[in-house]
Amino acid sequence: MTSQPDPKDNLQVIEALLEQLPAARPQLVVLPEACLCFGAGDKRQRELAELFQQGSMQQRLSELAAQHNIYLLAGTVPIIDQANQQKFSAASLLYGPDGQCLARYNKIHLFDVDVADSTKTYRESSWTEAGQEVVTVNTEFGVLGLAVCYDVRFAELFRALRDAGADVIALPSAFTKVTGAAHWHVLTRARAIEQQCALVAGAQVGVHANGRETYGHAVVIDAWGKLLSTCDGEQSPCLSTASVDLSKLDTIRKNIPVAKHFASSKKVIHESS
Ligand SMILES: O=C(O)CNC(=O)[C@H](CS)NC(=O)CCC(=O)C(=O)O
Repeated sequence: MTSQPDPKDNLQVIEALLEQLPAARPQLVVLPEACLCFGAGDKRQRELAELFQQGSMQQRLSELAAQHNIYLLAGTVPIIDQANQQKFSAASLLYGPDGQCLARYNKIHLFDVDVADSTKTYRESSWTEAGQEVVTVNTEFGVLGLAVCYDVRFAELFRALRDAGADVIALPSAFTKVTGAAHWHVLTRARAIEQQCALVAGAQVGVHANGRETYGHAVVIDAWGKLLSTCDGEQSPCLSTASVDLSKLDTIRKNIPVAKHFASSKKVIHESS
């Protein structure tokens, strides 16, 4: 998606995309990071921010999941907590086929990074409260682990998701065009291979209202690291769909038992003074 500042416009795009879904169920749909509001500045996002389980954006997402009988992962919705009125969480929300909100993950690693693009300095922590909890959730198709965008650079988080039982990882993203071109495909495939989990990433693409440029290339990757489907990074909006055979997980994990080997290995860190 090339999300715009107004949630109404983005919801229209999402509604049209959902009309094109394949028939298979159960089905997981992973929207991009900041799918409902992008490029509007942090003040606008703060205005739009809703209390968890209250508000019209969350209501509409819940209705769409139920209407289409899908698991709908809404990549980061700004969620404000009663106790902290200054900053909002970049919350990934999972709705089940009955419209119930099944999980909330607050983005842990915030993008306080300098990039050689026209935006130059990104300081996500100045408006976002960092999450602290590793979140997994049971679904009909297996255990889903949640991560967001910049989190993909932290292999340790993905190790923790696998330890918590994850079979599939959802990664709503808005990678910059510059860092995406250099790192996106390698990072997403590496995380899937390392943890032997399927990975589904939604992505923002194109030029947004504030001039920011994002990389796109939404991907579906299986637990062997095979790229099953991607958008080409040109077209927007674009649906990248694949059917993932999760019965292969057991064989992959049995044949190359990395999680077991990691747990049983002796690791000593030598410090020389
Ligand atoms: O701010 C918003 O409205 C939505 N959020 C984002 O666009 C976030 C934080 S600025 N972007 C990333 O995490 C890019 C990561 C990235 O590009 C990398 O790791 O290289």
